[in-house]
Amino acid sequence: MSLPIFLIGARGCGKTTVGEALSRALGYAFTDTDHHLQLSTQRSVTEIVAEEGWEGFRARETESLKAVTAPGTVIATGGGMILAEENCRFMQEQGQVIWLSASPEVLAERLESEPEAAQRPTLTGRPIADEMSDVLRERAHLYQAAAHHQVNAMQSPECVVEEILLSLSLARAS
Ligand SMILES: Nc1ncnc2c1ncn2[C@@H]1O[C@H](COP(=O)(O)OP(=O)(O)O)[C@@H](O)[C@H]1O
Ligand SMILES: O=C(O)C1=C[C@@H](OP(=O)(O)O)[C@@H](O)[C@H](O)C1
Ligand SMILES: [Mg+2]
Repeated sequence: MSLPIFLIGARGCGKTTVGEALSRALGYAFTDTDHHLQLSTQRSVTEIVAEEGWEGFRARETESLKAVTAPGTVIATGGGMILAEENCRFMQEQGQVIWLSASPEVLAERLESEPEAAQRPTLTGRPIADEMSDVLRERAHLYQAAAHHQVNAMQSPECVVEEILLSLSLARAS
Protein backbone atom coordinates (compact mmCIF):
# COMPACT_ATOMS: atom_id res chain seq x y z
CA MET A 1 0.00 0.00 0.00
CA SER A 2 1.35 3.50 -0.86
CA LEU A 3 1.10 5.67 2.23
CA PRO A 4 -0.13 9.25 1.80
CA ILE A 5 2.51 11.98 1.68
CA PHE A 6 1.77 15.20 3.61
CA LEU A 7 3.56 18.44 2.70
CA ILE A 8 3.87 20.94 5.53
CA GLY A 9 5.52 24.36 5.82
CA ALA A 10 4.85 28.08 5.95
CA ARG A 11 2.81 30.06 3.44
CA GLY A 12 4.67 30.38 0.17
CA CYS A 13 7.07 27.45 0.67
CA GLY A 14 5.45 25.71 -2.32
CA LYS A 15 3.26 22.98 -0.81
CA THR A 16 0.61 23.37 -3.50
CA THR A 17 3.04 23.88 -6.40
CA VAL A 18 5.47 21.12 -5.41
CA GLY A 19 2.64 18.81 -4.32
CA GLU A 20 1.15 18.77 -7.81
CA ALA A 21 4.54 18.05 -9.39
CA LEU A 22 5.35 15.34 -6.83
CA SER A 23 2.02 13.61 -7.43
CA ARG A 24 2.73 13.51 -11.18
CA ALA A 25 6.22 12.10 -10.58
CA LEU A 26 4.84 9.33 -8.34
CA GLY A 27 1.62 8.67 -10.27
CA TYR A 28 -0.30 9.59 -7.09
CA ALA A 29 -3.49 11.61 -6.73
CA PHE A 30 -3.10 15.20 -5.55
CA THR A 31 -5.21 17.08 -3.06
CA ASP A 32 -4.93 20.30 -1.06
CA THR A 33 -6.72 20.76 2.26
CA ASP A 34 -7.58 24.40 1.48
CA HIS A 35 -8.97 23.50 -1.97
CA HIS A 36 -11.09 20.79 -0.36
CA LEU A 37 -12.36 23.29 2.19
CA GLN A 38 -13.18 25.84 -0.48
CA LEU A 39 -15.07 23.28 -2.56
CA SER A 40 -16.99 21.78 0.34
CA THR A 41 -18.01 25.17 1.81
CA GLN A 42 -18.16 27.15 -1.46
CA ARG A 43 -16.24 29.86 0.40
CA SER A 44 -12.67 31.14 0.28
CA VAL A 45 -10.31 30.96 3.28
CA THR A 46 -10.73 34.73 3.73
CA GLU A 47 -14.54 34.42 3.77
CA ILE A 48 -14.46 31.56 6.29
CA VAL A 49 -12.12 33.50 8.59
CA ALA A 50 -14.25 36.66 8.27
CA GLU A 51 -17.41 34.73 9.19
CA GLU A 52 -16.12 32.18 11.72
CA GLY A 53 -12.79 33.54 12.92
CA TRP A 54 -9.49 31.63 12.85
CA GLU A 55 -10.91 29.20 15.40
CA GLY A 56 -13.70 28.21 13.02
CA PHE A 57 -11.25 27.89 10.13
CA ARG A 58 -8.88 25.70 12.18
CA ALA A 59 -11.70 23.31 13.15
CA ARG A 60 -12.72 22.98 9.49
CA GLU A 61 -9.06 22.49 8.50
CA THR A 62 -8.81 19.44 10.78
CA GLU A 63 -11.97 17.97 9.21
CA SER A 64 -10.58 18.67 5.76
CA LEU A 65 -7.30 16.87 6.57
CA LYS A 66 -9.17 13.75 7.62
CA ALA A 67 -11.52 13.89 4.64
CA VAL A 68 -8.77 14.04 1.99
CA THR A 69 -6.34 11.52 3.49
CA ALA A 70 -6.12 8.36 1.38
CA PRO A 71 -3.45 5.92 0.17
CA GLY A 72 -1.55 6.91 -2.98
CA THR A 73 -2.21 10.62 -2.43
CA VAL A 74 0.02 13.68 -2.05
CA ILE A 75 -1.64 16.11 0.34
CA ALA A 76 -0.67 19.80 0.39
CA THR A 77 -1.71 21.15 3.79
CA GLY A 78 -2.32 24.76 4.83
CA GLY A 79 0.59 26.48 6.60
CA GLY A 80 -1.10 26.34 10.00
CA MET A 81 -1.98 22.64 9.94
CA ILE A 82 0.74 21.88 12.51
CA LEU A 83 -0.78 24.24 15.10
CA ALA A 84 -3.06 21.46 16.35
CA GLU A 85 -1.28 18.52 17.94
CA GLU A 86 -4.14 16.30 16.80
CA ASN A 87 -3.29 17.09 13.16
CA CYS A 88 0.42 16.38 13.67
CA ARG A 89 -0.28 13.04 15.29
CA PHE A 90 -2.75 12.10 12.55
CA MET A 91 -0.29 12.90 9.73
CA GLN A 92 2.58 11.07 11.42
CA GLU A 93 0.48 7.96 11.97
CA GLN A 94 -1.10 7.93 8.52
CA GLY A 95 1.86 8.60 6.25
CA GLN A 96 5.11 10.40 5.48
CA VAL A 97 5.37 14.05 6.51
CA ILE A 98 7.69 16.37 4.55
CA TRP A 99 8.62 19.90 5.67
CA LEU A 100 9.37 22.32 2.83
CA SER A 101 11.72 24.70 4.57
CA ALA A 102 12.55 28.24 3.38
CA SER A 103 13.80 31.50 4.89
CA PRO A 104 11.35 34.27 5.79
CA GLU A 105 12.95 36.49 3.12
CA VAL A 106 12.26 33.97 0.33
CA LEU A 107 8.73 33.35 1.57
CA ALA A 108 7.96 37.09 1.76
CA GLU A 109 9.33 37.68 -1.75
CA ARG A 110 7.09 34.95 -3.22
CA LEU A 111 4.02 36.13 -1.31
CA GLU A 112 4.58 39.77 -2.27
CA SER A 113 4.72 38.88 -5.95
CA GLU A 114 1.58 36.70 -5.72
CA PRO A 115 -0.40 37.48 -2.53
CA GLU A 116 -3.57 35.42 -3.34
CA ALA A 117 -5.57 37.47 -0.84
CA ALA A 118 -8.58 35.13 -0.88
CA GLN A 119 -6.33 32.26 0.26
CA ARG A 120 -4.13 34.17 2.70
CA PRO A 121 -5.80 36.71 4.97
CA THR A 122 -3.27 38.38 7.27
CA LEU A 123 -2.24 36.33 10.31
CA THR A 124 -0.77 39.18 12.36
CA GLY A 125 -1.79 42.45 10.66
CA ARG A 126 1.93 43.19 10.13
CA PRO A 127 3.70 43.80 6.80
CA ILE A 128 4.39 40.54 4.99
CA ALA A 129 8.17 40.35 5.64
CA ASP A 130 7.64 40.90 9.39
CA GLU A 131 4.72 38.49 9.42
CA MET A 132 6.79 35.69 7.88
CA SER A 133 9.60 36.23 10.43
CA ASP A 134 7.08 36.13 13.28
CA VAL A 135 5.34 33.05 11.89
CA LEU A 136 8.58 31.09 11.45
CA ARG A 137 9.78 32.07 14.90
CA GLU A 138 6.55 30.64 16.32
CA ARG A 139 6.19 27.61 14.10
CA ALA A 140 9.62 26.36 12.97
CA HIS A 141 9.90 23.98 15.92
CA LEU A 142 6.40 22.64 15.20
CA TYR A 143 7.23 21.94 11.53
CA GLN A 144 10.46 20.27 12.62
CA ALA A 145 8.80 18.09 15.25
CA ALA A 146 5.98 17.04 12.90
CA ALA A 147 8.16 16.13 9.92
CA HIS A 148 9.76 12.81 9.02
CA HIS A 149 11.91 14.67 6.45
CA GLN A 150 13.00 18.29 5.92
CA VAL A 151 13.81 19.50 2.40
CA ASN A 152 15.20 22.77 1.08
CA ALA A 153 12.30 24.58 -0.62
CA MET A 154 14.52 27.43 -1.87
CA GLN A 155 15.30 25.74 -5.17
CA SER A 156 13.24 25.10 -8.30
CA PRO A 157 10.07 23.01 -7.83
CA GLU A 158 11.69 20.23 -9.94
CA CYS A 159 14.70 20.12 -7.60
CA VAL A 160 12.45 20.11 -4.52
CA VAL A 161 10.58 17.11 -5.97
CA GLU A 162 13.91 15.34 -6.60
CA GLU A 163 15.02 15.96 -3.01
CA ILE A 164 11.74 14.59 -1.65
CA LEU A 165 11.99 11.47 -3.80
CA LEU A 166 15.55 10.94 -2.59
CA SER A 167 14.54 11.33 1.08
CA LEU A 168 11.71 8.85 0.65
CA SER A 169 13.85 6.27 -1.13
CA LEU A 170 16.67 6.59 1.42
CA ALA A 171 14.14 6.11 4.22
CA ARG A 172 12.76 3.01 2.49
CA ALA A 173 16.25 1.55 2.02
CA SER A 174 17.30 2.04 5.65
N1 LIG B 1 10.24 26.28 -5.56
C1 LIG B 1 9.70 27.45 -5.92
N2 LIG B 1 10.47 28.39 -6.53
C2 LIG B 1 9.93 29.60 -6.89
N3 LIG B 1 8.65 29.96 -6.67
C3 LIG B 1 7.85 29.05 -6.06
C4 LIG B 1 8.32 27.76 -5.66
N4 LIG B 1 7.31 27.10 -5.07
C5 LIG B 1 6.24 27.92 -5.11
N5 LIG B 1 6.56 29.09 -5.71
C6 LIG B 1 5.66 30.25 -5.90
O1 LIG B 1 5.35 30.75 -4.59
C7 LIG B 1 3.96 31.07 -4.48
C8 LIG B 1 3.33 30.22 -3.39
O2 LIG B 1 3.34 28.86 -3.80
P1 LIG B 1 2.30 27.81 -3.22
O3 LIG B 1 2.58 26.51 -3.89
O4 LIG B 1 0.92 28.35 -3.31
O5 LIG B 1 2.78 27.75 -1.70
P2 LIG B 1 2.02 27.21 -0.40
O6 LIG B 1 0.94 26.28 -0.87
O7 LIG B 1 3.08 26.53 0.39
O8 LIG B 1 1.49 28.45 0.27
C9 LIG B 1 3.37 30.85 -5.88
O9 LIG B 1 3.38 32.07 -6.57
C10 LIG B 1 4.32 29.85 -6.53
O10 LIG B 1 4.37 30.00 -7.93
O1 LIG C 1 -0.18 29.75 7.53
C1 LIG C 1 -1.42 29.73 7.76
O2 LIG C 1 -1.88 29.78 8.92
C2 LIG C 1 -2.35 29.60 6.60
C3 LIG C 1 -1.88 29.23 5.36
C4 LIG C 1 -2.73 29.13 4.15
O3 LIG C 1 -2.30 28.04 3.32
P1 LIG C 1 -0.94 28.07 2.43
O4 LIG C 1 0.18 27.71 3.37
O5 LIG C 1 -1.15 27.03 1.39
O6 LIG C 1 -0.81 29.44 1.87
C5 LIG C 1 -4.19 28.91 4.53
O7 LIG C 1 -4.40 27.60 5.02
C6 LIG C 1 -4.64 29.90 5.57
O8 LIG C 1 -4.57 31.19 4.99
C7 LIG C 1 -3.79 29.84 6.85
MG1 LIG D 1 -1.12 26.10 -0.55
